[in-house]
Amino acid sequence: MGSSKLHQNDANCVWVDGPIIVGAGPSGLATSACLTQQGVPSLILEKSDCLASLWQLRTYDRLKLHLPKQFCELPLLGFPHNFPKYPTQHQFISYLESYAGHFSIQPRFNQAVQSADYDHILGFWRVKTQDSEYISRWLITATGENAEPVIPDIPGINKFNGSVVHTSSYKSGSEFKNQRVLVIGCGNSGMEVSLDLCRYNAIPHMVVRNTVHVLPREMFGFSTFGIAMALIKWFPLWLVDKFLLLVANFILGNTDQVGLRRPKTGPIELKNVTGKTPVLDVGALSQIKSGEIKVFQVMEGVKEITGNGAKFMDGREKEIDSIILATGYKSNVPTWLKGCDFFNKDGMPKTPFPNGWKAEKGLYTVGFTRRGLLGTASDAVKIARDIARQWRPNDSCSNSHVILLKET
Ligand SMILES: Cc1cc2nc3c(=O)[nH]c(=O)nc-3n(C[C@H](O)[C@H](O)[C@H](O)COP(=O)(O)OP(=O)(O)OC[C@H]3O[C@@H](n4cnc5c(N)ncnc54)[C@H](O)[C@@H]3O)c2cc1C
Ligand SMILES: NC(=O)C1=CN([C@@H]2O[C@H](COP(=O)(O)OP(=O)(O)OC[C@H]3O[C@@H](n4cnc5c(N)ncnc54)[C@H](OP(=O)(O)O)[C@@H]3O)[C@@H](O)[C@H]2O)C=CC1
Ligand SMILES: O=C(O)C(=O)Cc1c[nH]c2ccccc12
Repeated sequence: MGSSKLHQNDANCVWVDGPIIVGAGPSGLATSACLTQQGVPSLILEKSDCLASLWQLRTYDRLKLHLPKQFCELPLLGFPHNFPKYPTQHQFISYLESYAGHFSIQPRFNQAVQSADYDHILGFWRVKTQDSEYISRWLITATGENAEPVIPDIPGINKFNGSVVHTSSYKSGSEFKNQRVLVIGCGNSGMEVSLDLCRYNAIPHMVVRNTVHVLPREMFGFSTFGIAMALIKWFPLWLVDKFLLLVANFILGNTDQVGLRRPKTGPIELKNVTGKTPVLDVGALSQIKSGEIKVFQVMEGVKEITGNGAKFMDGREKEIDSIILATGYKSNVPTWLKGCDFFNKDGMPKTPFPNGWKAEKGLYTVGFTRRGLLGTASDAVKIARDIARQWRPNDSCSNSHVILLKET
């Protein structure tokens, strides 16, 4: 059974046998499943009313995984064999639903964790949601690197007459037909949304304020990511990056010429060091080359938004109808995890991969490796093994704990 026994002494105070996991995304589900396999129950607290809320509520219709399926599987249960190489978001969600079903994982939905504190006197984590306080020896943060949208404070944006949406609220280009759309940001979201807009006859203008690596999703029929992972086992990172860039330039041409300058650091090294994901191109680049997607390469980006347009840092101006913020995401850990210096101010573990999964006093983190779902799988397995070593079911919960911790 995935679910933990709960001991509720009154409406507000719940003792949890086994760890409390915050977040029912892929990371929370994977960790709960691995714990179950080790015979350890757990409880997932999820703020929304469904699992994998990022995938169910905050992604656009056309989204597919951009890494091949074998790099996106959770531990213990793979994708169904009939899934394509790059599953759609709907297939990924259905996989996650059956994964949760298979391991009998039943998250407590509509439980937004507002604070988690370590009680030094009792040696337990006290986790508060709007309804209850949950108490356990172990706390696992699984709220994700993409918990909240990054909304830049651009002067004048509140006075803009058209619509302004972040990519997390964008579904499709159908609402933007024949509009001039300013897409701010050129990561995977900015590129894919711009491509989607083209398919609905909108006119995307993509703002590029920085350097960016664009790689083809595949090289000679093999996924670029898979090639990189295979080469890394044998060659130094700098050589793998050199190879990827050589082939990328051969396939895509010099992206500098269309306003997409490459960073000095190679794509995989940059991802590992800063977390900045290279764009894995699924067609946007050819739309850029043909002029369907217009690139505004401007150092420091947009200076100001007016009622019907944008002014750029280099003095240029452009009339536009709508704005899409493809400005990325951030962790929300600092807003709820209290009195803990394991995370930096951006809500990422200070200890780098592969050692960032374990903090102290029974605190763990899953899915903060900047290595996508592969990183999630690796963290989940390690956390479950570590907690299983400490788990003694017979003294998991004595009534005295419940009485001791009676809510004030
Ligand atoms: C558009 C997009 C596409 C991606 N595609 C890929 C891909 O192809 N391959 C890949 O490897 N990675 C991909 N990623 C990276 C992505 O982060 C992972 O795929 C995955 O979703 C991470 O899982 P997670 O469980 O760590 O975080 P999330 O999926 O973000 O799940 C976190 C959960 O925690 C909940 N939560 C947050 N705060 C609280 C709180 N205070 N209290 C309670 N619950 C809370 C959220 O509601 C959410 O359900 C993509 C990311 C995005 C944005
Ligand atoms: N198909 C798939 O699987 C997809 C996967 N993803 C994944 O989701 C994650 C998030 O991607 P994404 O949403 O693209 O976010 P990213 O963080 O990757 O990109 C954000 C972009 O916005 C720019 N930006 C941020 N603030 C401003 C500003 N004020 N003015 C101008 N530009 C700004 C950044 O520029 P700068 O570099 O200067 O900071 C960057 O180009 C990534 O891991 C990505 O791989 C996303 C979409 C599809
Ligand atoms: O899709 C993402 O956001 C990921 O983090 C997946 C990922 C992990 N490592 C990478 C290296 C290159 C491109 C994508 C990824």
